[in-house]
Amino acid sequence: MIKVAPSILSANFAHLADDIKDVENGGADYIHVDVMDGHFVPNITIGPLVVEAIRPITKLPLDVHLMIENPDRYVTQFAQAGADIITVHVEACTHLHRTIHLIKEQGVKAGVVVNPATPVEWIEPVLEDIDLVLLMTVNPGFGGQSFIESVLPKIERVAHLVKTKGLQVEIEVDGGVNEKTAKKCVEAGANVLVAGSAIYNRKDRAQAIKEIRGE
Ligand SMILES: O=C(CO)[C@H](O)[C@H](O)COP(=O)(O)O
Ligand SMILES: [Co+2]
Repeated sequence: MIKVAPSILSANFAHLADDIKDVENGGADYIHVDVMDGHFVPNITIGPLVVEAIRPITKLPLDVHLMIENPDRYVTQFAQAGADIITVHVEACTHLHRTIHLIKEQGVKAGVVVNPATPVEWIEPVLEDIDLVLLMTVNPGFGGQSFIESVLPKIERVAHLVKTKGLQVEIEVDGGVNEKTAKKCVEAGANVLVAGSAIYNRKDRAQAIKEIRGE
């Protein structure tokens, strides 16, 4: 089953509750929350306060993508704020195994994110420990960028590893996902599609979600 995770980075922050309900009613599976610190990535976005504020307004799992340095410092705060999935960048974690277990100790699903120029071999040693792999298909930091095609073989590689090891690990993609690039990601083995601008820049979000899911 293909899941769609609208990224609220492209929502109207003055009407965030309405924009979240709109995609929930439109068939979204997760709400993707992009947390940026101005250090790991050049942009600054939102923190645990916003996660706490949106928690009661949706039943959907909150998929919190931490684009921050030293994520260990903030994992507990995001979990307590209501995150259901917390993903950390492999490039930001000196002790990745420890960070993953810190997330799981909070009762939250743990995922690891891989930038376009980072080899997927970096996450192979922890594949058995995680619930989700997130492959970036843009360089993180901003919404509305173009899909990087060279990530497709990396999706295939992760899908192959997950299958051969017999794991229940979700494979998520994030960045430049629209109905055309979504199809390529699914063919390569992805099952969770994050999309910000391709959903929120459309009037009919339900239709956008359907098209991305390939329906
Ligand atoms: O993590 C992200 C950027 O770092 C966002 O989730 C992503 O860019 C979504 O936006 P779009 O679908 O418009 O590319
Ligand atoms: Co993201």
